[in-house]
Formats: sequence, C-alpha cells, structure tokens
Amino acid sequence: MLTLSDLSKTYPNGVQALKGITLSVDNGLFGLLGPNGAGKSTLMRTLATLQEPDSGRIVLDGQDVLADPQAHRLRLGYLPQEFGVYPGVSAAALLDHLALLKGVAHRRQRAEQVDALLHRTNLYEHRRKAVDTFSGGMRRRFGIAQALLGDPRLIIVDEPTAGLDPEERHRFHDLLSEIGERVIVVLSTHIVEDVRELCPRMAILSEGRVLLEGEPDRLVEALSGRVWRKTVDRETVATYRASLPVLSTQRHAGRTRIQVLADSVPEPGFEPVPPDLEDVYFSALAGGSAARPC
Ligand SMILES: Nc1ncnc2c1ncn2[C@@H]1O[C@H](COP(=O)(O)OP(=O)(O)OP(=O)(O)O)[C@@H](O)[C@H]1O
Repeated sequence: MLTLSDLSKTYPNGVQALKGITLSVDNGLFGLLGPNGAGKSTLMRTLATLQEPDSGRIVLDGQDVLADPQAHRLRLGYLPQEFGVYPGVSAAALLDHLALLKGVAHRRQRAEQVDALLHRTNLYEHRRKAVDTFSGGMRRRFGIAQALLGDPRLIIVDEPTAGLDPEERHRFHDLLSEIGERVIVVLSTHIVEDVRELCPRMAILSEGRVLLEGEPDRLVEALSGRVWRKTVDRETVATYRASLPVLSTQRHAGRTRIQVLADSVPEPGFEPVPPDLEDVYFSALAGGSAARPC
C-alpha cells in the first residue's frame, strides 16, 4: 500500500506544482490523469525521490519514503518520460550495467534476470542491438525492462504511451497489465484511453490538486443520464459554450458534435448519450459538477 499525504511543492520560480496531494494506492495499476502542467511529472519525480516535496508524507508498505530515500530506491522501478541511453550499447549490456547499479551484484543472477526481462518485454531477439537505434515502442519496452530490474515493489511510469503507434501501445498495455498483477504501478498520462483500458483506480489531477478519485467505471456511472449530445454548425459552438456546460466538442462529418452535462434535456434537439471516461475527465476539469468522489 502506498499513501501520499498532503504533498506540496513550490518551485523557486513561484509555480505551485503540488497543492496538498493526498492519495491511497493499492496493488495494481493506478492512473493519474491530467492535462499538461497538472503536476503529474512533479508528483512522479517526488515518488521516485528525485526531488523533495516542501511538505507532506509518502509511506510505502509502512515505511516512510522521505525519511530513507535510499532504501526506497531499492524497491522502486521508474520509467521517466524521457530517458537517455549510452550510444552504441546493446540492450543486454545496458540492462546488465543497470542491474549492477541496482545492486544485483551476482553475475549469474544478473544474467538470468536480464534474460528473463528481455523475454518478458519481447526484446530478446534484439538484445544485441544498440538501444539508441530502437524504435519508440522498443525503447519504451526497454524502459519497462530496466524499471523491473531488482524486482521492485513500486513502479512509476510517466506518460508511457506518448508517441506509440496503436500496435505498440496495445503491446505496452498488455505488459503493464501483467506487471500490475503483482506490484503497485502508478501511471501518469494525459490519454484518457490509457486509464480506461488499464486502471481499476484513478485520480484526476489539475493545477496541483486531486479533483476526483475513484474507480473509472463508477465515476462513469455517476454521470449516467446526464450527458447530452447535439450536432451543430461550427459557428454556433461559442454561443453554446457561453450558455451551457459544454464538456467537449468533436468534428463529425464536417459538422460539430457538442456534449453537454445537464440533469435534464438542456434544450430541444439534444439527445442523451451514455457517458464515458472522457466525459468524467472533462466534467472534472470544468469544475466538477460530476465530481462525486468515491
Ligand atoms: N523544474 C521546474 N521549475 C519550475 N517550474 C517547473 C519545473 N518543473 C515543472 N514546473 C512547472 O510546474 C507545473 C507542473 O509541471 P509538471 O511537469 O509536473 O506537470 P505535468 O502534469 O507532468 O505536465 P506535462 O504533461 O506537460 O509534463 C507546470 O506549471 C510546470 O511549468
């Protein structure tokens, strides 16, 4: 169990990136969803003990993370948004090197672990290729392999599917789900689909605060009967936005579909639609009229 209590962080330039974040995270995949600048990466780096919060507490399995960051790092796997690799070094050699840094001192044990991870991430046949020549998807999978070195208890993945093609994204999702069966995985993303497909629990973060937390299915259910759609001309969208709580707009066959949150039909011509997680996300960002945290 991972608990974050009242974490706050203000950068030297005055930006308050975290404003009292409190969350409880169990085994499995936990999705942190939020727009750019919400504070996701700051929170991920804080969880990875790469930077300290100004205040607050992090406890993993009863141990105070900030009191002993070194012990925490041994139980941690981290896949940052961007990671550099030494040019010309093969996947197997780099994993071996990283395993050594992670404290897997015994050569044979290291070789076994590296081989197992290369198989698990479907990179075994590419093990002799330099990681800097890998495609985006292969690089991400390599990132997961290095995050799994040393058998961590907590895995942190920051925006893992950005830039992946659908097939690689799918493959990456399978890998994350499988990992989530045994450990805590905290996944940050601005892609609603990632959370819908992967996470039994989630939180929506914006401007350094948790707006909403819960099970995606239950959060969607809470919007049932309250989402309405109408196809309109593009020029009228601003008028609708000014008078109704518009959740989202979408181009469809040359016209625009708007989705509105309302307890009853907002005006003639709107039809009810089943809510989805995107509606939950936009309603939370819009001020949380749907926000009934569970
Ligand atoms: N090192 C830093 N110094 C100053 N401000 C920072 C620093 N890192 C992040 N910020 C600011 O803190 C806020 C939160 O940024 P953060 O990168 O944590 O958000 P994010 O949700 O991960 O966004 P993105 O998806 O764009 O990475 C932003 O306003 C950002 O400009």
